Parts: sequence; C-alpha cells; structure tokens
Amino acid sequence: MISLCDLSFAYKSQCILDHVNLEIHQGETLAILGASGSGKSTLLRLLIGLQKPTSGKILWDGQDISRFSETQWDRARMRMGMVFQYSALFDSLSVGENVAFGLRQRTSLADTEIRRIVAEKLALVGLAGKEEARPNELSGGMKKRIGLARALALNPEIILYDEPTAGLDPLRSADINRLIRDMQQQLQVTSVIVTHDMTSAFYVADRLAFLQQGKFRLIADKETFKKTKDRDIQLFIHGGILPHMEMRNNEMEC
Ligand SMILES: Nc1ncnc2c1ncn2[C@@H]1O[C@H](COP(=O)(O)OP(=O)(O)OP(=O)(O)O)[C@@H](O)[C@H]1O
Repeated sequence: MISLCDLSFAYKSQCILDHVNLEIHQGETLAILGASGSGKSTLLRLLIGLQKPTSGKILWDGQDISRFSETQWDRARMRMGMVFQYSALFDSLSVGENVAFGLRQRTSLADTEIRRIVAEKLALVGLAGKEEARPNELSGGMKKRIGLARALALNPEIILYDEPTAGLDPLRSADINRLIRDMQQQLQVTSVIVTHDMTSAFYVADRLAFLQQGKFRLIADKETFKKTKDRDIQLFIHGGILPHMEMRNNEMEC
C-alpha cells in the first residue's frame, strides 16, 4: 500500500534516514521503534508530507506522494488520520468541536451530519456524550481517546500514531492499546505507530521495524523480533538488560 523506496532524509548535514526501504501493507499495524533521536517522528512527518525526502520515493498506491503539490496533499490528507503524541487538542474548543475540526475544514457536510459523525466517533472510543466537555477537564487517557476520535472522523485509510501511550500510567496505556487494536479489527485501517513502549508495540503491532543510525536494523513479525539475536535490539526490548541468549553483534538483518 505504502512503500518507502531508497528513501533518504537529512536536516542540513545530519543524515536521519539513509537509503531506507519499507513496505507498509494494507490493513496491518506496523510499529516503528528506535532510540530517542533515531528519526521515528521524522519518518511520520515524511509520511504526512510535512517534510520532503532528500532523495528516494514514498509510493502510495503507486503514486509518489513525496512529490505532491499542496492541493494533492489536501486530498491525500483526507485519507490519513494522525494521532499526536500529546493529543494536540484545542483547549478553547469543546470536545465535540475538536473531533469535528477536520470535517469542518475539509468537507462541506451539513452541521447535523457532522454532529452525527462526532457522536459516532466518540462512541467508538468509549466517550459517548462527551461533546460539551472541555479538553482541559479530561485525563490524559481521555485526551488520547479524543485525539483518536478526531483522527477517525474522516474515515481514514491509514492512521499514524506518534507515541500513543506517552505520559500514561500502565493501566491507561493498556486501555489505549486495546482501543488501537479494536479499531484495527473493527475498521481494518492500516496503522503506523511510533513508540518506545515495547509492551504496546508487541500488543498492537503485526510487524515491527527498528530504526538505528539511519537504517532499519530489523523489519520483522513479532515472534522474529522477540527471538532475534541482535544485541542492540534485545537491549532495547528488555530496557538495557540482556536476556540469556546467544547474541550477535553489529549484524544487520534487513
Ligand atoms: N526541525 C528539525 N531541525 C533540525 N534537526 C531536527 C529537527 N527535528 C528533529 N531533528 C533532529 O533529528 C533527529 C531525529 O529526530 P526525531 O524527532 O525524528 O527522532 P525520534 O526518533 O522521533 O525521537 P524521540 O523518540 O525522542 O521523539 C534528532 O537528532 C533531532 O534532534
């Protein structure tokens, strides 16, 4: 569905992505993992057209979206939902108007239809009837749910999540993880999740891709990932403590 082809990106002289290739399959949930500063958020920004690659292509259904004009991007973004790290809700707007934001900006739907969609999406994330609440009255977990309802409002084909469990306690994180998986199963939407949270990644993702020094060190399904003998990946998975297994050093598997 989406392919990164020989994609490179640099901020001035700092190379962030170095000739990477990645396939994002229709309907899958793919987790992008990597240390702080490895370029995960940059990759999301490239996928939503907020950055342009230095070289290479991003193909979506055969079209190179990295060369799109702003008008083409306006149409393409209707097919994408983005869930931001700290929810990025407008505190001055009610919850209902936050969820309605993209619908009002990008469609000419009647107000009654927008209200119906907002009610439907809030129900989907377990917050039915919260239209009149203000974001600053809500917990972090509820804000994340509203961010997700907003991303779902335009029925996107792909949802991009930047650290969906950041700042949440383990129980609220589990709640968000379940919700992401439910959305996946109910709506068959393609999802890309940038996260440091290994519990979350293993729970929600079908496949994982580990970014390090501008390259994907490993792109694999969950079982392969858990069993890899790559030392750096095992250290990352286990929070810096190596499990008892035979390790390989500095060997790229992708
Ligand atoms: N606008 C920018 N201009 C210059 N350098 C930037 C910019 N944004 C990010 N960087 C640098 O690019 C590198 C990758 O940043 P990015 O935010 O993509 O990493 P990340 O893997 O998402 O990190 P984290 O997990 O901490 O959010 C970092 O070294 C960062 O300092």
